Amino acid sequence: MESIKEIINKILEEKKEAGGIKQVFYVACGGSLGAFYPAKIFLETEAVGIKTGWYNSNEFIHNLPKSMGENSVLIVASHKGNTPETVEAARIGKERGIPVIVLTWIPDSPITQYADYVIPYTFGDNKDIAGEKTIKGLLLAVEILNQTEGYPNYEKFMDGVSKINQIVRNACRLVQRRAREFARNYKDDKVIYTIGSGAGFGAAYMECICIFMEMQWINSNAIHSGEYFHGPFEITDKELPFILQLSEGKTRALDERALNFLERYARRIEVLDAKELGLSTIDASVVDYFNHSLYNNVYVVYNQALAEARQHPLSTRRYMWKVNY
Ligand SMILES: N[C@@H]1[C@@H](O)[C@H](O)[C@@H](COP(=O)(O)O)O[C@@H]1O
Repeated sequence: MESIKEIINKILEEKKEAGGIKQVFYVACGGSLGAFYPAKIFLETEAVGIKTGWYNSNEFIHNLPKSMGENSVLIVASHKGNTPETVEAARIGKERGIPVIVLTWIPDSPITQYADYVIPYTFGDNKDIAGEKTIKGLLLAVEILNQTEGYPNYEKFMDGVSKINQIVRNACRLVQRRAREFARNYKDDKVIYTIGSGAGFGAAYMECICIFMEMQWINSNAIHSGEYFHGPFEITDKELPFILQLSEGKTRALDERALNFLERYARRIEVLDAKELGLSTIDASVVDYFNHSLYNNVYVVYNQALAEARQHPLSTRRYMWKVNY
């Protein structure tokens, strides 16, 4: 199987005459879409001449971006490979002759019929964090940038990839007791908010929609740390619970501002501090892009404890995959 580096090299060779890669579209639903958030932020931040799109699959198919054409690459993800709108997005890409890269857990699932390249990833207990969907999505972005405009921090990024698995393992051990305490204190709450910023915001989004709402039926909203002061902070009081991601990197200042306010007016705040959780061993020039992997996996420890305390297994659904929608 070709490496991500080889896949991008091949696509660029094919597009040489046409002018290379100028647009990258990340398309998926729910958790799979959230996993692409760091890649979107990476390209938006680091690339000068590459346009990035980050779309829910159904929005993509109903409102196709006009820039999608001979200089585009379509990257889709579907864990089970059968979410109809994501399969349709891949089909449209294929029909238009755009290179379609598919990330899926099931190699012979329906979506792969429209794939030019299929990229597997690690998943489940004891997975290698560096092989997860999030990092694969990021590596696609890193390779595209490096092989087009060049990426001066390429080696530092790869060093981060080599460190992330151990960092996450240590962090998960560190939060085990806190997670049990969190579960005890918050098990009867009807609403829990998540707050975050930067490339790690995708993890706050996933925790909100996939865990609290989908798997625990707890009301939630993922609040951007910068946006918190432009509406959401009005609901702050001593009773409402917040999980705040104090990220490492350029947007930490936004998270600190939210935390300062919360410490004045709220009482029930669970802080996930990426610095304390060990992310700072990754070089400052690339550390932003690893917040998501850290948070997304540390949340797993919290989620298991919460599901147990609430006696509401994470597999419980009333509509998803059960009724027509
Ligand atoms: N929690 C998510 C859901 O939000 C989402 O609907 C689904 C998409 O599925 P897939 O990635 O298989 O396309 O994945 C997970 O279960």
